[in-house]
Amino acid sequence: MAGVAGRLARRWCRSAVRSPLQVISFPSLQLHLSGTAMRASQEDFESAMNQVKLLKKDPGNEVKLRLYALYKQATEGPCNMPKPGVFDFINKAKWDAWNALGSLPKETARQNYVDLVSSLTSSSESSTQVKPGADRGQQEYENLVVTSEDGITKIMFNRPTRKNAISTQMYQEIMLALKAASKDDSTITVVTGNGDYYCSGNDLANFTDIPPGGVEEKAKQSAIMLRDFVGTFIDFPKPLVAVVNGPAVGISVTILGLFDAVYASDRATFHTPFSHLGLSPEGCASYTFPKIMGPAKATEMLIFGKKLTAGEACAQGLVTEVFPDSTFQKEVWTRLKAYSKLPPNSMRISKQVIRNMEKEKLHAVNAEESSVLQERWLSDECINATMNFLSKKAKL
Ligand SMILES: CCCC/C=C/CC(=O)SCCNC(=O)CCNC(=O)[C@H](O)C(C)(C)COP(=O)(O)OP(=O)(O)OC[C@H]1O[C@@H](n2cnc3c(N)ncnc32)[C@H](O)[C@@H]1OP(=O)(O)O
Repeated sequence: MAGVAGRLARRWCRSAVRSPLQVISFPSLQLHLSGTAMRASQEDFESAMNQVKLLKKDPGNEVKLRLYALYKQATEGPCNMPKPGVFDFINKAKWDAWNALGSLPKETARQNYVDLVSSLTSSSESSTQVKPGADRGQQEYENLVVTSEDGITKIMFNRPTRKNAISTQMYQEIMLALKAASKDDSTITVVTGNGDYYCSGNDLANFTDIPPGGVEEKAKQSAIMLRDFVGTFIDFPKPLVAVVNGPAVGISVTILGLFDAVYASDRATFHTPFSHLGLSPEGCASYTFPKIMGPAKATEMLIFGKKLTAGEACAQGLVTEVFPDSTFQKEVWTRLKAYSKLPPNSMRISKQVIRNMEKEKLHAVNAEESSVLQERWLSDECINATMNFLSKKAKL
């Protein structure tokens, strides 16, 4: 950047580094809300404003802008100020943040402000284990550990004794966790696994829980769940990163084509043994894999069930980068923490631009793959392979 704009930008950056808390000052704590129905919420709001002043750690300008915007929306409603000039960087940033809230109701803004402050106060002590049951009226996760820290929400598969196989309940929990992450204040969402495996794919015992409508009904319900599950990845609005800590199988591999980056330990392998199981591809892999690696390589994986090493998966474009297992966690998290400090709106918008052209196609592919699988699950090939695994006669 050159000339006046460059000088102004450099000055703004210098002052932001020198005294970040002064760059975006907080509005007055005086509130003029009225009515007894609002009282409890107003008290929470006032208490949250006091907690902001007591924060030990500077939350950074992005968060302060969000707090500013939510405060203004909660107290004054939609943005009512004239747009500042292009070189009035600070007021323009504040105006942009407030204006971006559109017609968000005052009550919602107040609640979001309270939630944001509460996440800041708990994360200033340590990383926060997000318990949806506590603040969103949903059940707690039984098969996931979800934490939020340093602008990153981490969703960790947590069934290590089953190699993180995805049970029916776990599909639902992953969808809930992704929906919550899409709305929280993190900038990046990470999916990873606990234990030696990343994930061993669909829990083959899922098909033993047959409803009163019989196996046809089970296949129908499973196809609907699969379509919703994959749809959540297609629509996920923020950068989504897989940290593949060990072997990955089946659906945990196919959905990698819908992630924005995939970092893998050199211990990881990538295996989609669909033909061995009498199945066919899902997770949009029938479309994304040939695009990523070319049709011939996709055939080897999706039809012949060739297992790839991390290095091979990287050479074929499915994996972004491979790290030695001994330094994997340290190197990946250092990098992700640096990325999480990039401007979140810009990252979201870039993702939208990249994804939007494809969205319609991806949803169509997802619907088709789910409907083909609905038939496959009823086939002898699939039923025999599943029975063999469950009766301990066969593994991959
Ligand atoms: C509704 C939507 C459906 C979407 C469809 C998706 C398709 C797919 O995902 S296809 C891929 C399905 N996955 C598999 O076929 C993997 C099956 N598992 C194995 O072959 C092996 O367990 C392994 C190679 C992953 C690991 O072998 P290893 O010897 O190291 O460990 P194990 O002793 O076998 O495993 C420990 C324990 O975990 C159970 N388990 C592992 N994976 C699964 C699974 N996918 N489903 C159910 N259970 C699994 C395994 O049976 C062991 O249990 P026990 O300790 O009780 O013996």
